[in-house]
Amino acid sequence: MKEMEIYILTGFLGSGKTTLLQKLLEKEKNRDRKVAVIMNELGSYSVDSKLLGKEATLRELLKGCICCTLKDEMENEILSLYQSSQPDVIYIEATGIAHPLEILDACTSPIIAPYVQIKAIYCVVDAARWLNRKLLNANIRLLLEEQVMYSSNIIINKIDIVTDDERTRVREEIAGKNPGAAILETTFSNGEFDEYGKPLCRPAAAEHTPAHAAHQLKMLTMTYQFSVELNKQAFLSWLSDLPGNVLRVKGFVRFHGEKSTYLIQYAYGIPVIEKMPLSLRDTIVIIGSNLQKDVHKIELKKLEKKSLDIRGNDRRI
Ligand SMILES: Nc1nc2c(ncn2[C@@H]2O[C@H](COP(=O)(O)OP(=O)(O)OP(=O)(O)O)[C@@H](O)[C@H]2O)c(=O)[nH]1
Repeated sequence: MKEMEIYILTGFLGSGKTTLLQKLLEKEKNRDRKVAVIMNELGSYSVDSKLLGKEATLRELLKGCICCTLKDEMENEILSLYQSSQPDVIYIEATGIAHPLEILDACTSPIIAPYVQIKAIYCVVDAARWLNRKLLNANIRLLLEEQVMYSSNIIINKIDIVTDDERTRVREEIAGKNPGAAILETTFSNGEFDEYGKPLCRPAAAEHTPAHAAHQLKMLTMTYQFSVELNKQAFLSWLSDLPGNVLRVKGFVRFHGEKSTYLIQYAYGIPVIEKMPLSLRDTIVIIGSNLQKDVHKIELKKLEKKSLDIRGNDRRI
């Protein structure tokens, strides 16, 4: 089964996302890979997409944001790319107001999760905007900071318009917000690129350690496919015992004794389950920061065994 690589480009309005995307696409030309781009714009006309040339399959999602109103369209778009051209890599340019966690969520619906591998979340930061962020409305400032906090690779762009001292300050503040990220400073996204054509970001916390192409994603996802029908109570109690670093669980589950498949949604500690008209593969996706995938896998296997045991006991009674 082919997995498509996904790179998410996030960053505030006008920070330089399209400029970075153009660089990435230029680098892809040197590699024999099938590339697709999904561009999301809030307006009805995407000026940016006209700059991209004809090398990549381009899909545009307009008049909304993939992290909220166009979330379903985004899932459909990735699935349709998988079913049609099966690109090796998809670059997703989000709108400037998109939240990285929500974009990640949109890229990992239980239907498409088995076919994608999220490689990195790049956040492009306008150095001057970052320094002046206190002038922004509190919600916008929070978004700007969360874009930085949840990304794996941070490109501090527009360093031509700040002084050396300011540049150091931006870097230190960003490293403070996300010590696990890798950072690169650029002007018009011109910086070092590795042999895979990816910006050569260096770890924020340890200046002198070797550079990494795609830094470890802080936000991780895992997919699990159930092989048995679950006991509903046991499943709900597994959900309620999840640790705080699990931010989302979603998927489709069949419960013993019930004809319908259930849609599972779990966010911010609150589970919602509802019957689905369709019968879908019993797959769940878990999204969280620093997920301990092996531990969750063991717990899910225990849940399956417990469900089988309860079913066996019910039969005996
Ligand atoms: N001075 C300076 N300008 C830059 C730099 N990088 C990009 N720009 C300019 O900043 C503007 C916005 O760049 P884009 O790449 O379109 O930014 P974006 O994040 O895609 O913008 P939105 O899609 O509107 O959110 C353009 O006019 C770029 O030419 C830089 O490093 N320095």
